[in-house]
Amino acid sequence: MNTAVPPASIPLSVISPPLVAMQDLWVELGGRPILCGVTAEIARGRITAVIGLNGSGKTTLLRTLVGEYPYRGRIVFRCGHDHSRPNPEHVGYVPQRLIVDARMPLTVRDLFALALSSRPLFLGVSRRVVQRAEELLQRVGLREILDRPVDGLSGGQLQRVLLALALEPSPELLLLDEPAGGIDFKDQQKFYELIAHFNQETGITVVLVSHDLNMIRSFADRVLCLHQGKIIAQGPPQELLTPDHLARLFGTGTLRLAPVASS
Ligand SMILES: Nc1ncnc2c1ncn2[C@@H]1O[C@H](COP(=O)(O)OP(=O)(O)OP(=O)(O)O)[C@@H](O)[C@H]1O
Repeated sequence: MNTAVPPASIPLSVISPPLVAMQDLWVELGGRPILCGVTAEIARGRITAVIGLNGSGKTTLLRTLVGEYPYRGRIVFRCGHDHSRPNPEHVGYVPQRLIVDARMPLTVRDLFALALSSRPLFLGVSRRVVQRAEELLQRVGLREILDRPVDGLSGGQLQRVLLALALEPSPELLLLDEPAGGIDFKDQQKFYELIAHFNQETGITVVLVSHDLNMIRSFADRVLCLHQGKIIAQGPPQELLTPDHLARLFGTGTLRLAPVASS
């Protein structure tokens, strides 16, 4: 969590150019427009939360940033010296969930081998991969789980393994799609604390999709509100995440976001 948030009246882009700028972004899936003219900025070094009702296009937005969907419009990605389209090398992505076929005896070691090396699994996992996997797991607070079956991990452990995988090779932008969706409150809190720690320690830019307004209020610097494929508001959580404002943005009867805790 970044505490030094500039006043809302000063655009973030004046202080430092955004890491990602989306201009009039259109994405069609199955012949239907899903993102409709999205114009938004992702502030460098900050944690940005994307909120919206089910089906509003949040996952589509993240997958477009990761380069998975074709789009019309512009995405300017100002990473390092390269001002260009998103490059998978610079973007880490943690999906909502990993579906593991219980009939396939996949271990955490295998998962890292598949992700970090082009060598077929039947040739065994190289020492280099094992060492890198251990370093990455250490960063997310997991030790000695390399030989555990992926299918037997708790939801919280699995999300941290996916986070460790997304940290290779040192992305500048980390995209998290409801990263704590299926895990209990304690693990959720720990997961968000870990993200905030990475953000502070390395300055990594984070974009996370979440329905948990309390976590967003605690950990995010900026919020993008998506509704029916359009950005309808963006700004600091303190301004946007009031019950009145949310009701105005999304319409009272249709609001399905978790309630905001009274402070
Ligand atoms: N591959 C696809 N082909 C066709 N339509 C799709 C595809 N992926 C998503 N959609 C549709 O796009 C719309 C937005 O989906 P998306 O998953 O981006 O929403 P979301 O805001 O992430 O929803 P949720 O909060 O439920 O995860 C939905 O109507 C969905 O059915």
